[in-house]
Amino acid sequence: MKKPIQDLYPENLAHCYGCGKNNTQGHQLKTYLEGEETISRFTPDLKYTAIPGSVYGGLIASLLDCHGTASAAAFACVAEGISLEQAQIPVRCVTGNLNVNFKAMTPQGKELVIMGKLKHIEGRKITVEMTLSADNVVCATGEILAIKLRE
Ligand SMILES: CCCCCCCCCCCCCCCC(=O)SCCNC(=O)CCNC(=O)[C@H](O)C(C)(C)COP(=O)(O)OP(=O)(O)OC[C@H]1O[C@@H](n2cnc3c(N)ncnc32)[C@H](O)[C@@H]1OP(=O)(O)O
Repeated sequence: MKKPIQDLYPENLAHCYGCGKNNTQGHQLKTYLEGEETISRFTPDLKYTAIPGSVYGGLIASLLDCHGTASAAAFACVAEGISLEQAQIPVRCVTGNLNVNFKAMTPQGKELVIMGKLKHIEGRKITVEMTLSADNVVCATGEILAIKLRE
């Protein structure tokens, strides 16, 4: 079965609160490459409430952040011919810049679907465009500039 990108990170770089598999208290977001796009799914706990019934914006930014860095790692691997069908990838990206547009209230109690598309790669800089939707309604969009860490 296909592994999520985050499960391919080197063990010592897999403690991120949003997506690290080695952080048992974190969100453990999981992102998959599907064709030319990336996808993550996440259902927020009620504690991440903004106005009752809607999801707190900081969590939305966090989900876009971790979806973005994972997408950047996946797109960098594809561009460099590195297989994702292995135990570990030698690529890890961190956030340089993250821009979030909140388009509509994000409802509580729904599975959120986050999608990513590669915009461009320039050296170690990878730009990814993202959407976050609930019930097929786009609630937020984002763009991340992820930087591939030096080996
Ligand atoms: C985190 C530290 C690493 C330690 C190793 C452990 C990693 C453990 C994994 C963590 C996983 C978290 C994943 C979840 C997402 C987050 O939450 S990440 C946390 C938030 N982000 C950060 O803390 C990053 C802080 N920034 C940095 O550490 C350093 O600036 C960076 C991003 C590693 C880049 O430093 P560098 O490797 O020395 O590269 P540098 O030559 O400065 O920049 C490379 C290029 O990127 C551009 N660039 C760099 N930063 C920016 C920026 N902010 N805006 C625009 N352009 C930028 C430069 O202008 C340069 O462009 P070119 O000249 O090539 O055209």
